[in-house]
Amino acid sequence: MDFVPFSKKVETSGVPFSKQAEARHGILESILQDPSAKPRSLPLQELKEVTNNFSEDRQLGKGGFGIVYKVSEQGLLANGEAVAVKDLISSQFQFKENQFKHELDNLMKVQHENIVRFLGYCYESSREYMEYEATHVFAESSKMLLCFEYVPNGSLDKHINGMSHYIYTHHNS
Ligand SMILES: Nc1ncnc2c1ncn2[C@@H]1O[C@H](COP(=O)(O)OP(=O)(O)OP(=O)(O)O)[C@@H](O)[C@H]1O
Repeated sequence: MDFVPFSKKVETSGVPFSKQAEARHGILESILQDPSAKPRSLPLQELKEVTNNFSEDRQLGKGGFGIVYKVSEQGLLANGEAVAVKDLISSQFQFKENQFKHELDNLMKVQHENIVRFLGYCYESSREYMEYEATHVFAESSKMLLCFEYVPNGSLDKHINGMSHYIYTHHNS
């Protein structure tokens, strides 16, 4: 029997294995599986799916700048790793594009084993044709989301005097 070498398998399908894993499990899971993966843009559709369309029963908590959701009760990965998705727009404080950019610049700079891993972001806009003052207009709405590894047992406040080695990242730094 002829064995196809690993590299040939990649070539024959034409799609690298990392991309195949992405197609099967989503980009978020492929980032989690690779500790050296850089934070990247995530499709809104994927984040909607994994948060059950940002449903209330997935909410972990609310901060001054948005609502945080937990991805999948079972954990996104088979080993139980999970993700926290922070929805910046849903808060009373409306993030502007340059504030989001500033936030991303900071998060991408700070990568350390003792800091909660920043996995990626989503910034998508859509337009809806709707009635406004006796006419119709295109109303634009944007979603700005940040994804972090999930930290069990709550936030830094609970750990500050404890033994946890996690440091909680704050987006308003
Ligand atoms: N990565 C995470 N893993 C687990 N839970 C999280 C994570 N990020 C946030 N949370 C939960 O969501 C809550 C809200 O978090 P968020 O960062 O929005 O606000 P905060 O910690 O109160 O501070 P601030 O509003 O000043 O940023 C936290 O109290 C925590 O319970």
